[in-house]
Amino acid sequence: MEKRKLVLIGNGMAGVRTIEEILKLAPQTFHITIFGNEPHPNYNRIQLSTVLQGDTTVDQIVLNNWDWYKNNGIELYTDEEIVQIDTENKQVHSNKNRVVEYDDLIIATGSSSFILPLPGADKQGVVGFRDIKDCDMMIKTSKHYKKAVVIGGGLLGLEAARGLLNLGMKVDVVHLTPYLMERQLDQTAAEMLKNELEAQGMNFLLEKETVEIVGEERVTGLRFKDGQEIEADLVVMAVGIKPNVQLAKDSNIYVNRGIVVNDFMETNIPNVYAVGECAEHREITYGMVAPLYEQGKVLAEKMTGREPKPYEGSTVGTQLKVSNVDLYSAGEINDDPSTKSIKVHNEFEGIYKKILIRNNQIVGIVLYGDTKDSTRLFRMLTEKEDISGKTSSSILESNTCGSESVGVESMPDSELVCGCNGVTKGTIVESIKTQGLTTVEEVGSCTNAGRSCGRCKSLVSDILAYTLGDGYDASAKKTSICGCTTLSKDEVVDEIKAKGLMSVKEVMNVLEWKNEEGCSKCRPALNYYLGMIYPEEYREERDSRLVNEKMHANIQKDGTYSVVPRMYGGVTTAKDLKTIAEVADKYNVPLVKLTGGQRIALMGVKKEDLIHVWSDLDMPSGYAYGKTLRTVKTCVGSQFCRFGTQDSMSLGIKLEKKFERLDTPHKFKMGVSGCPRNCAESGIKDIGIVGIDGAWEIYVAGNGGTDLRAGDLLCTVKTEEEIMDMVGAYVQYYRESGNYLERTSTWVERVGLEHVKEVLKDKKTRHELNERLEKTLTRYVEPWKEALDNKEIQDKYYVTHSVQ
Ligand SMILES: Cc1cc2nc3c(=O)[nH]c(=O)nc-3n(C[C@H](O)[C@H](O)[C@H](O)COP(=O)(O)OP(=O)(O)OC[C@H]3O[C@@H](n4cnc5c(N)ncnc54)[C@H](O)[C@@H]3O)c2cc1C
Ligand SMILES: NC(=O)c1ccc[n+]([C@@H]2O[C@H](COP(=O)([O-])OP(=O)(O)OC[C@H]3O[C@@H](n4cnc5c(N)ncnc54)[C@H](O)[C@@H]3O)[C@@H](O)[C@H]2O)c1
Ligand code: SF4
Ligand code: FES
Repeated sequence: MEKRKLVLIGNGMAGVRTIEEILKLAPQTFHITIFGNEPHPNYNRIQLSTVLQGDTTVDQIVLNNWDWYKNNGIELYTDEEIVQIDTENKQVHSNKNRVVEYDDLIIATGSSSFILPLPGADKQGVVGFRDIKDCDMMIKTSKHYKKAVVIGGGLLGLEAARGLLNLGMKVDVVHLTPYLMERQLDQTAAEMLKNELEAQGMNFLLEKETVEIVGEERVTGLRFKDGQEIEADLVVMAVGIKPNVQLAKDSNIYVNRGIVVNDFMETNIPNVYAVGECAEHREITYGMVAPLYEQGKVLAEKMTGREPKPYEGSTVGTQLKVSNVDLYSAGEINDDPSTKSIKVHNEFEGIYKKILIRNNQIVGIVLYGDTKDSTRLFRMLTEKEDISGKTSSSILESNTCGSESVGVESMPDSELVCGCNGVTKGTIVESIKTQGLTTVEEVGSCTNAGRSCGRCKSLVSDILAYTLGDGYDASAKKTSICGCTTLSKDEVVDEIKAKGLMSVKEVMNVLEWKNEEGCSKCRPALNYYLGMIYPEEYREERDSRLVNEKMHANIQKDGTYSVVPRMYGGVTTAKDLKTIAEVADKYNVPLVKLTGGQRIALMGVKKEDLIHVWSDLDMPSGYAYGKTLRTVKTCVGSQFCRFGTQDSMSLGIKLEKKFERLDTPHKFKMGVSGCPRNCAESGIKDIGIVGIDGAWEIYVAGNGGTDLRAGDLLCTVKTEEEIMDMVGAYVQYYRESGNYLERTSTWVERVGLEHVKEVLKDKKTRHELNERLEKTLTRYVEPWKEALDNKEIQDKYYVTHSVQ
């Protein structure tokens, strides 16, 4: 069958996404021709802000490279503009006199920056912010001039202003209304934003109407309606956009503000469609990618003969891509007599949350300073969830207690993870499982999540970790420690040492992290490396830890926690058992479980009971949640067993007491058996010790979990002192050379058993390793004792905040 001729005008984000969708559904149906008047392949326009801010390069923001067009048999004409559409003869004409016929035509010409029609607006040094050319112009200007003025304190203006500051310019932002981003924020949030941006170096001129751009050939300043004048070497207009519709209008296609389309993106002319910012649907033109991609999906289904659900319009959530600014807004912004609101304004921590409610449904969200609940609230808003039975605090906060990594375990499958691309948690989990995906990049290629503004990448990483469990090795596929940097673990550690970097934030700033806040992969990793490098000086950054470690409790499937007190060597007493039983009774603990590590777990403890449970138990934490020593499993050994030649219990207890709480790259487990019958399963432990006649064998790198592996014999020693010396040196060497989240089994396979033996054979090296280990061990305190004595910790992690 002959292919239908499909022409796309506009090689931008919405148009090319539509083509991708068409190719997924029916790769053989169309012969595709694309015209784009920019000289580039399709790139991520959203990331121009990060290019200007210096966090990425133009090459890195290409979405579909030249090969993609070739491989899909697409005829691409870049730097070539369509100047006429002949709808009678079904042809398009380009400015290079090319004429191409079509059966189907998609118009996706996007928008242009709205340039205020002011006297002087055509002077040199006046620019919009829309494409690579504008971005290049600003970067070049910053090399010769110092004073920039941005007109417009909206999303685009503020992102541009941040970029210009990064380029070393002095920046004034001129805004028409009394507060910034008035379309997305209320006054309180806008003022918090202004304070933060002023602290970053921006200067704001509010309620100022520009009437003239002054200068000769080149701009030298601005004049306002009130007569004030300010200097400017560069003026960036960021006062909104206007859809590119002239071409359609000249071709008798019905145009209002945008090209008018129905619910299937059809214009008034048969076989002519429009998507993206140039399209007007139910009197709305959109300026964010999420709705445009939804439109593209419907159009692709329509054009390939499916029966799509009609596109009925979108609710959009916005965020600002400026470092240190965490804001989110969706739906309605301002209260009115028909709405009720929940507001929390924590001035101390710089957090503001406002939820607008009408008829028991959320209709508006404004969050500043803490946006971790934005996806959940957005789902409630879009699904029009009935919230009548809920309390204000349960609406405002999920049960993750201050975790910036959001409790992915408690997210429902229907929750949107990637707002730009409309990808839910369920879709991501399913793709990871069915397609065998193991990296954020692979999830992006498969589901599109993370391919636009990139904000959701850390959440995607959390979902990978949650879905793959211990099988998720963030460092396996890439050498860089995460997507926030191109540096490998070794490079980061070297830089920390060479430059004397002392905090997670400092590492990210000095080593120029792409995402200045880092992500859930690098934050805990950096916290670990810093603690390992500076055993005495480093001040633990608890909020950088993974959620279970931060809470010192393991969150369960249903949002409750498990409590596992330490039982050294698996040995307990009648008194301790009684205490545990009383606590289980008192707090209605639904399940008491004997664990595989020879201790007792209280399962199903409510967050608000945690502190009381630990207080009543008065026992050390078993760290059943930590990247640290979990348990030392022991057999009864020579104290009771008639086969036992060695006292495994007392050695196990000594080892557990020595290494408990120590931070390690991943969890590690030990076993001590009193004879080669090996009842403590020492052969599948990270460190397994087996008594033989008159000596002990030390096995390493065993694993009884996902990657079943029998331990290798490291050495045979005679005394307990030798065991402590060897095991201490081994653990410290693993701490220093292991990658964060690398189990000992993988580490030994990577570095080689012979290498480890070689290192540990030297007495002096062992001594030095043990010295560094001892320094580290002195810094740990019992976490629940600390929490019980510290009201600040209790309030921050274990008490739900009150609502105004
Ligand atoms: C700096 C910046 C930051 C942004 N940040 C975000 C964000 O964080 N989140 C978000 O959701 N959105 C953001 N946006 C908006 C987002 O980039 C747009 O919504 C999206 O690019 C629109 O896609 P489109 O395909 O409709 O238009 P475009 O991407 O503009 O593509 C249209 C293309 O058509 C070309 N064209 C026009 N007329 C013709 C013609 N006659 N012949 C040939 N080619 C033609 C244009 O040159 C252009 O290349 C941002 C935009 C900018 C500029
Ligand atoms: N993070 C993001 O999501 C993001 C980032 C950049 C751009 N964008 C999109 O790009 C498009 C353009 O963004 P934008 O910020 O230009 O549009 P906008 O319409 O959101 O904001 C323009 C701002 O300029 C102000 N303004 C208008 N006339 C003015 C004047 N004469 N003087 C001073 N201020 C004036 C308005 O009050 C308004 O706040 C939008 O569709 C936006 O959604 C989104
Ligand atoms: S390993 Fe040996 S000493 Fe320990 S319980 Fe088993 S038989 Fe007894
Ligand atoms: S939220 Fe923007 S790419 Fe996922």
